[in-house]
Amino acid sequence: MLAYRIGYGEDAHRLEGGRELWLGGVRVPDAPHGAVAHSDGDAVLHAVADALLSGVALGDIGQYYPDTDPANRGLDSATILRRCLGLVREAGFVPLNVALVVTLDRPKLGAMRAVIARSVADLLGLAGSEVGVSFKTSEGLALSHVQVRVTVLLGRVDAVGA
Ligand SMILES: Nc1ccn([C@@H]2O[C@H](COP(=O)(O)O)[C@@H](O)[C@H]2O)c(=O)n1
Ligand SMILES: C[C@@]1(CO)OP(=O)(O)OP(=O)(O)OC[C@H]1O
Repeated sequence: MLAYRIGYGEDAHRLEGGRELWLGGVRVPDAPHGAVAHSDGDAVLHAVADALLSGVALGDIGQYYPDTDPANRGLDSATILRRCLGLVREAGFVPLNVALVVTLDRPKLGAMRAVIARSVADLLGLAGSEVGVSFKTSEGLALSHVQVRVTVLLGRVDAVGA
């Protein structure tokens, strides 16, 4: 059986004024808009959770948290991520490092890179240096839109000794 797996996840949300913007478990202060979503709309945590699930071929978060279920309204996305991490561990794997890219035109997020990396790392039991965070604009092509893409490397527990 392979000792390593790669997982990949994506998420996108429309942005609207008067809403909070959450990315990686961190609220972005003074954001001009936030995600329209059933949950808290944290596109980073959704994409990380989907990346974890994909690495062990366990589907996607919509299967575990359908957006048609009123019980999931306003859901804290950290809850979603913790459950997905548990499923990955039950499958015998742990995350080793994460690379994520947030595409968002505004606000600028460079000053938040370390705090977002730390927050995601804490949720996954990783060091901050094991979570790479990149920011891109859409060059004005998608002003009211946030997009996140994530890759994760998973290691089999009995092979990596985690
Ligand atoms: N919300 C964002 C988007 C981008 N950045 C930083 O801006 C630089 C240029 O981005 P391009 O998409 O024009 O290549 C880059 O260094 C990003 O880190 C940002 O801070 N916040
Ligand atoms: C998280 C869930 C469920 O609350 O809803 P949203 O917050 O709308 O997020 P999305 O990434 O579109 O899909 C997953 C959903 O099942």
